[in-house]
Amino acid sequence: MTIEIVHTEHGKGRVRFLKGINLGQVTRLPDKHLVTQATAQVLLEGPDRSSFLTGDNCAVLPTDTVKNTVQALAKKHEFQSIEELALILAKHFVQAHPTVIHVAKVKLVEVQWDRLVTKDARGQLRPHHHAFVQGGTESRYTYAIARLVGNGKIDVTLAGGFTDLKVLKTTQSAFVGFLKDNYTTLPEVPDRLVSSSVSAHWEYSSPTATAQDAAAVRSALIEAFAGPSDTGVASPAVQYTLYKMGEAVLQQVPLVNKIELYMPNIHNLPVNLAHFGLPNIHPHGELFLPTDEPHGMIRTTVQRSPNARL
Ligand SMILES: O=c1[nH]c(=O)c2[nH]c(=O)[nH]c2[nH]1
Repeated sequence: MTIEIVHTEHGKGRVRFLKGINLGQVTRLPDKHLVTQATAQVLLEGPDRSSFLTGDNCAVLPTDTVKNTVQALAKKHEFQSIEELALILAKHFVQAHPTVIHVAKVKLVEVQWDRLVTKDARGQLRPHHHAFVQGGTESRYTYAIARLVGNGKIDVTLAGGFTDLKVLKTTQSAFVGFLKDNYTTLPEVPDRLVSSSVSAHWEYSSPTATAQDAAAVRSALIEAFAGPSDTGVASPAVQYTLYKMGEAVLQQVPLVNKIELYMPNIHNLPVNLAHFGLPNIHPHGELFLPTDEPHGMIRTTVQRSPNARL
């Protein structure tokens, strides 16, 4: 029997850091304090697999060094976004050890600290100088890959995404006309609540993409989900809405080539209160049991056709 290695990688996960800029007492430094908190995962790949095959570690950059490098470069470099730092880190590992590291994959997951808006000493509402509150359940990330492609040239790609963006619509959602068989009990529902915890992962056509592009993707997704603020937009199924959300991103954010979307259908089941003389029947019912176990799973990946113009 012959055995071959198909893939190897090693690195460090859950490397947490918080970088503060302009820190110092209010009296000494009037500039607002800035914070970026993120968790890094770095995975390295190279041609020399002797540590896996023979135990010779001469081509292994210790995972402890990987952790130290993340911390040192986050301290040394001025970066405006996790995108910028991920690119700096990915390029660094390949540039520093081109003979043993051919691919560096860096994922940075941001912990969102929103600046508090409070009254100042004169009673005016203002963004706070140095106090923050943590954002919701959503976590946004960026993923940079640096790859040695020969002659010392490095190819860099950038992707973005988020997980667990919780959304809810209380009407303009239906699910009718579906395929039925002997096991179907679901009634046709012309008007229902729809709720999800959306995850998205997208690829940029250029590593010049910024945090503003990521924000534009998020806005396009949310606007397509919700529709105009007064009328909303009809959803005949999560499937259709998910496609429309992906389409909106490709139409509105030129640097995005391809996007994968996942929307679990978190059911809100009308509670049966007939026993108490309280009719609570869809669509006029008002009390629901939100439940994610089990939940529907709906995914789609959409991309610009190869011959489409940007
Ligand atoms: O939007 C929906 N899509 C489905 O595929 C589905 N299946 C289901 O039971 N409810 C729903 N809702």
